[in-house]
Amino acid sequence: MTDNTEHKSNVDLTEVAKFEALASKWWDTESEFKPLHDINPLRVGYINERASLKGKKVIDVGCGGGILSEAMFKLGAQVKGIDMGEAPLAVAELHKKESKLDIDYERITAEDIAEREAGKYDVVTCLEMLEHVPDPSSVIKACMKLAKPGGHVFFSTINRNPKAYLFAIIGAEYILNMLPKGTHDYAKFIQPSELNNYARHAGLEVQHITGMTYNPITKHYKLTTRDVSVNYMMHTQKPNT
Ligand SMILES: C[S@@+](CC[C@H](N)C(=O)[O-])C[C@H]1O[C@@H](n2cnc3c(N)ncnc32)[C@H](O)[C@@H]1O
Repeated sequence: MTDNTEHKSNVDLTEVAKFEALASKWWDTESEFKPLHDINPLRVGYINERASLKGKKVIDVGCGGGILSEAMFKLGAQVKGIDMGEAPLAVAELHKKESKLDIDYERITAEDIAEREAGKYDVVTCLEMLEHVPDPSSVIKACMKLAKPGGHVFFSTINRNPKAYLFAIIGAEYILNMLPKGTHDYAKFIQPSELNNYARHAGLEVQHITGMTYNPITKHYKLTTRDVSVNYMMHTQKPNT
């Protein structure tokens, strides 16, 4: 069996390649990236409500083509985006230039930049990325390291249970064709209790968790604390001391 993991840097090259192949469509709101565009106002609203982005120094870990990075910049944050995909970053660079936005993108892992820029960020975001890396706990530790004392750290991922398998893989990839087949690997989904443990183990305090639900009839997403059974977001904070 081929091992596509860059062990030292916690990168699964097969996962990164999936996003490289689709990168040119990143800003096409009717493409495979439609779900990310559709959920973006909800997630940036959640982050802004809880961490008040204006004037904050933010790092977006696994930023891809920059959908979240740009939205946070537009709310007044000073944003750096990092990713290991070359093509998604090239798209992010192009799009930021077209939109005349001052965002700094870099191809580097969370772990490596945490060595260089520890304690520099008011807000760290790591959305829809943990389920694509070999060791999510290592990324979570790096996110904690990047945050200033009292800094906010946000994660989002997909729960692991039969309903999540049905909605996120069978529904989204095979029935509704919202995502390419093979986008997600069920085994890499993360239960909220596991994310909670990883965060606490890294030294982060869990502040809040919310589900993000999709109604296939109305085709609308909404945030709800009552249902974290498929997609969910977690707000954590680095202690002040
Ligand atoms: C589903 S996309 C999410 C993009 C963005 N966070 C968003 O939610 O709009 C996942 C991204 O994670 C990136 N990625 C995967 N493994 C990575 C790693 N080890 N380090 C940095 N980025 C990684 C991929 O290249 C891809 O751009």
